[in-house]
Amino acid sequence: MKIAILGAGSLGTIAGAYIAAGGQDVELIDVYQAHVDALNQSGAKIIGTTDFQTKVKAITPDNMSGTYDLVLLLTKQLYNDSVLQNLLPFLDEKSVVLSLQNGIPEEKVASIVGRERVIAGSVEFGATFMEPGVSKLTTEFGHFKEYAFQIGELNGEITERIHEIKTILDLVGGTHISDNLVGTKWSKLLINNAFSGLSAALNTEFGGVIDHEVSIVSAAHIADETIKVGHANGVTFAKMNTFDIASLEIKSENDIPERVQTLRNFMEPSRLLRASMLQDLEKKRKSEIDYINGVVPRLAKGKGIATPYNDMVVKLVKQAEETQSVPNFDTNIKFFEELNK
Ligand SMILES: NC(=O)C1=CN([C@@H]2O[C@H](COP(=O)(O)OP(=O)(O)OC[C@H]3O[C@@H](n4cnc5c(N)ncnc54)[C@H](OP(=O)(O)O)[C@@H]3O)[C@@H](O)[C@H]2O)C=CC1
Ligand SMILES: CC(C)(CO)C(=O)C(=O)O
Repeated sequence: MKIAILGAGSLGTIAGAYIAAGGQDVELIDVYQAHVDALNQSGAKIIGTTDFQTKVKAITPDNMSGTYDLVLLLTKQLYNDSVLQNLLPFLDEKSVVLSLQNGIPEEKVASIVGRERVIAGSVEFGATFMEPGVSKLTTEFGHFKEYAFQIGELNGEITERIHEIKTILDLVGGTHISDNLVGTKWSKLLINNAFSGLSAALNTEFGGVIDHEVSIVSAAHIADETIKVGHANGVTFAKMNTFDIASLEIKSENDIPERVQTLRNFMEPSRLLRASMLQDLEKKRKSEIDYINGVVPRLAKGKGIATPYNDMVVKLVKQAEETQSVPNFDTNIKFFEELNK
């Protein structure tokens, strides 16, 4: 099987390294020439909660050739139109494109490469790009080896190709098959909205969101808005590991202290994570905010659901994008303090 990692950045370097070390025929494809050169010269190096280095083959997109049987889509959603159009000549009728981006990009991906080629998944570990050839794993290693991915067919069917692709992703970390892919993507979206959104809007690791009373209460509201909008759009949220994430819905003000405590317990092992959106702001780049927190207000339209917390995250992250600066925690926490009153 010929495999492509399309977008070998923070996550793609890690996925590519372990798949290559597992003896698979895999190409790491990235536009960053210095990174591609470093990968070919010294191999892919993974630091952070592990220390691992392995030989890989890396190329830039202009050197793609032949056809790929499996493509792991790990570029940012912002570039899907051009990235996927460029990929089309390298797909045949049996090729599979595995969408692993945060958010819910699957309909868009399917509209370009064809629905029958698309499967999808959620990534349940964190990674930070360090320098050419080097990526940092930020999730505790044992957790990563147990819960790295959930993958599934768009319609939830458990097919042979899903089992086959699971064995490849298992080389990276624990891979689980979902029979409710839409619910899986929304459950990950909820965590991204609450923690990656606030991590970016407040310029802090997830631990910073957990520790401050205002931000953790805001995270509980962001989760609640996401659940209400998801339900209004027919989504059944999938369990995360064994946790029923839809139970975070706030039915009355009295629920808030319990929801806050539940979120604190659930997210404690992830306290070192830094949102990939924050990494984008640090690089003075546009982030995926429109495809993460931005999904909630967009899908709330016409449903009579207010989304002030997600709106605030979108506003603050966009402000940082426009001014090419990183947010200031002390300044931005005050906006959430106002919402909590
Ligand atoms: N990092 C994380 O912890 C997590 C990220 N995700 C999701 O995974 C996806 C990837 O995120 P992440 O790895 O952080 O992103 P990165 O920005 O670190 O990696 C994306 C890579 O794709 C490269 N690239 C850009 N355009 C192209 C192109 N046309 N062809 C090939 N490569 C290209 C980028 O190069 P350049 O930088 O030079 O543009 C970059 O190296 C996102 O959707 C994100 O939401 C999900 C879970 C966790
Ligand atoms: C939550 C996290 C860090 C890892 O799963 C992520 O998805 C992101 O911030 O992009």
